[in-house]
Amino acid sequence: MNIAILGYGKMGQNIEKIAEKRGHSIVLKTNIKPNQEELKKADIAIDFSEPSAAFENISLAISVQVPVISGTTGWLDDYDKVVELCKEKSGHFLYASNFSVGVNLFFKLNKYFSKLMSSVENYQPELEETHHIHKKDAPSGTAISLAEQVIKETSYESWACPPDDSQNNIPIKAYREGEVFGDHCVTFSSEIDQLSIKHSAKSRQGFALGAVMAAEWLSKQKPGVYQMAQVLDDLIK
Ligand SMILES: NC(=O)C1=CN([C@@H]2O[C@H](COP(=O)(O)OP(=O)(O)OC[C@H]3O[C@@H](n4cnc5c(N)ncnc54)[C@H](OP(=O)(O)O)[C@@H]3O)[C@@H](O)[C@H]2O)C=CC1
Ligand SMILES: O=C(O)C1=N[C@H](C(=O)O)C[C@H](O)C1
Repeated sequence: MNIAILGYGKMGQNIEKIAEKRGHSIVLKTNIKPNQEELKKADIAIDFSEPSAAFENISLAISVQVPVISGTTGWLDDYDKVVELCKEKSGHFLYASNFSVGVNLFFKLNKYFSKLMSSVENYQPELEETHHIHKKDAPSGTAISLAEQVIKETSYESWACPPDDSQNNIPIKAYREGEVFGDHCVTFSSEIDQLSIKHSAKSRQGFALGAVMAAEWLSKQKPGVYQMAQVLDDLIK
């Protein structure tokens, strides 16, 4: 496939290497709003830019009929507008807060874990995430996805970062340390004990490989808005 990389930072550069190893060509890589004519030459666009740029990049790709996947976090207030645009233009779109296969298995585990823990009384959930000091958003997109899963399986209605400590919110503690690639931990605690599940990324390779696999998968689908869970279900069939 001919791929346009929208956001040629840490993730964009990892994606380029993996995409080329898998036989794809990079026809555009940019750190600014893509040029429309250059973007049109791509079979698919992969956006790993920044919170303030993602919505515009994704919308542009959909408008010029280029299927697009995005891993950029921190822009989801505009997600519903992208879904609408995608319907209107019969586009292809897939967003994932985390593209690594390991984290997507962790999401499946978290769903089961949360359901199990909500079936017994007196356990309170808490999330922790740690990332490198360059990260622009907090909490991480992955932590938000995990919290949303816990909310679906429990009586909690929302999440919040300290110092907000209201009883109905699941606390998400976000730490920024050195060059940490991404650690996420979900804990349920009672006065008696606590149970945790944790995922730690050892590099960016898993995120980048998952993104390229998702791009390959999306290019074979009919128009629509898709989730990484659907890619994973096809991969582990
Ligand atoms: N879903 C997933 O699996 C993962 C998601 N992420 C997310 O991906 C995003 C990028 O992460 P990362 O690569 O580490 O960040 P980087 O800061 O290393 O890269 C972002 C790049 O986007 C560029 N950029 C800025 N504005 C635009 C624009 N308008 N159009 C295109 N590119 C632009 C920046 O250029 P400049 O520096 O010149 O401003 C920078 O090179 C973050 O939101 C992060 O949370 C990260 C890892 C995995
Ligand atoms: O910024 C990062 O690095 C990461 N961002 C994503 C997120 O916000 O969840 C995914 C991964 O944890 C790395």
